Amino acid sequence: MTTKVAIFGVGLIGGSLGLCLKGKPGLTVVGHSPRPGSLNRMIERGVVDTATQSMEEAASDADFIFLCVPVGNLEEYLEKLYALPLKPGCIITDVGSTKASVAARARMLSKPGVHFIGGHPMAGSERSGVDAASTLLFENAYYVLTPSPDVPEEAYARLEKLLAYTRAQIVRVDPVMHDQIVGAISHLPHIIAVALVNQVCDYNGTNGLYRMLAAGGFRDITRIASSDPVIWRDILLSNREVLLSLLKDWNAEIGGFIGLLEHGDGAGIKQAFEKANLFRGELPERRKGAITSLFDLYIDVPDHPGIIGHIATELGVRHINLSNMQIIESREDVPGVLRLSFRQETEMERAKDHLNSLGYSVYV
Ligand SMILES: NC(=O)c1ccc[n+]([C@@H]2O[C@H](COP(=O)([O-])OP(=O)(O)OC[C@H]3O[C@@H](n4cnc5c(N)ncnc54)[C@H](O)[C@@H]3O)[C@@H](O)[C@H]2O)c1
Ligand SMILES: O=C(O)C(=O)C[C@]1(C(=O)O)C=C[C@@H](O)C=C1
Repeated sequence: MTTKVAIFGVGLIGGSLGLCLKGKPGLTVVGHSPRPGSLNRMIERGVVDTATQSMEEAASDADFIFLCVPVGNLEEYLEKLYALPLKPGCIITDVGSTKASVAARARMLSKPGVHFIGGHPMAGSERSGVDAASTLLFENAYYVLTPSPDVPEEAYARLEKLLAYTRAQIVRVDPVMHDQIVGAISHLPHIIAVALVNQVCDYNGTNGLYRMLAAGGFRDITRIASSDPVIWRDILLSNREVLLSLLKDWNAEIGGFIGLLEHGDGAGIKQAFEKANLFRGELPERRKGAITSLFDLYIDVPDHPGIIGHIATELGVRHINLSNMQIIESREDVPGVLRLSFRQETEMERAKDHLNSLGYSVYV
C-alpha cells in the first residue's frame, strides 16, 4: 500500500520537501498549484510524481498534507482542506515561518480523525521558487514541530518518521514560544538587513560610490535582504506583536552604541564586540551541504585573464568538487578575492593544500 503525500505550494520549501520524499519506498508525492504553468514546472523539475490543479484531487486519500504556501494563505488553505473529505488519520502540517496564528486556526477547525501538526524547517534561502529547491536544504537543520496537546503521539511519531527523509533534526516547541524565539533570530534580522540596505540605497542616490565600495561585510550582513517580498510581508505581519517588542529592544541596543560613541567609550565598544564574538562562536555549526556552503576558502587572485579557469581546472583534474565560486572583489591591477565553497571539509582542505603548493595565497 502506498503512502500519499500532498504538497500545496511547490516552491523553495515545498519543492525541497518533494525532492526529499519522492522516490522513497512506498511514497507517492502529488503537488498542487492553482496555476497550470507551475504544474508543468514542478513535473519538469522532478520534485513530485504527479501534479494537479484540483485541491480535492490532491487532498483525496492523502496520508500527509504539507502546506507550503506563504504564511498569509495558510489559514485559508486550512479552512478549505477541513471542508473536504479527508482520509481518516490524515496529518496536515505546514512549513510556515510563524506558528501561533496557524495553530490557533487549526484548533478552531478541528475535524475527527484529522490531525494538524504545525511545522517549520529552520533552513531556507533568500532564493524562492521551485527552481531553487534542493534535496540537501534541510540536512542537519533543526525542524520545529508544534503539536497541540490533543495530537496523538502515534500521529506525531508518523510525521517524525516521514520527516526523517529530510535528514533534519526534529525539535518540539510551543507555537507561541516559537514565534518569540524565531522573531529574534530570523524575523528581526531580516528587518535589520532590509533597513540597512535601504539606508545605504538612499545615500547612494546622491553618491554612487556607496554601491561601488560595498564589499564583504555589507554583503554578508545583507544577503537575506534579497528575500521574497511577499513571503516576508506575510511573516512580519503574522508576528507583528512580537516584532514590535523586539524592535523596541533593538532601538535600545542601538541607543547603547550611540551612547558609547558619544562618550568615546573604547572599552565599552571592545566589550560589546567581545560579548558578540563569544555568543556567535557558540552558535551550533550547520553542517548542511546545500544552498549556502559552510566550507569556504578565500584566494587572492591577480587580475589577469585565465586565472579563474586555471584554478577550476586544477581542482577539477584532482576530482575536488566545488559547490560554488564567487569573485568577491575584482579591481583593475589589484588582486581580487575569489571565494570557493565546498560541501565537505576534506575537499576544502585538499583544495587549500594544492593551491598553496601552486603558490596561491589561500586562507579559510
Ligand atoms: N524561504 C525560506 O527561507 C523559508 C524557510 C522556512 C519556511 N519558509 C516558509 O515556507 C513557506 C513557503 O516559502 P518558500 O520560501 O518556499 O516560498 P516560494 O515562493 O518559493 O514558494 C511558495 C509557493 O506557494 C505558491 N503560492 C503562492 N501564493 C499562493 C496562493 N495564494 N495559493 C497557492 N499557492 C501559492 C507559489 O506559487 C510557490 O510555489 C512560507 O510559509 C515561508 O514562511 C520559508
Ligand atoms: O538562510 C536564509 O536565507 C534564511 O533566511 C533562512 C531562514 C532564517 O532566517 O534563518 C528564513 C526563514 C525561515 O523561516 C527559516 C530560515
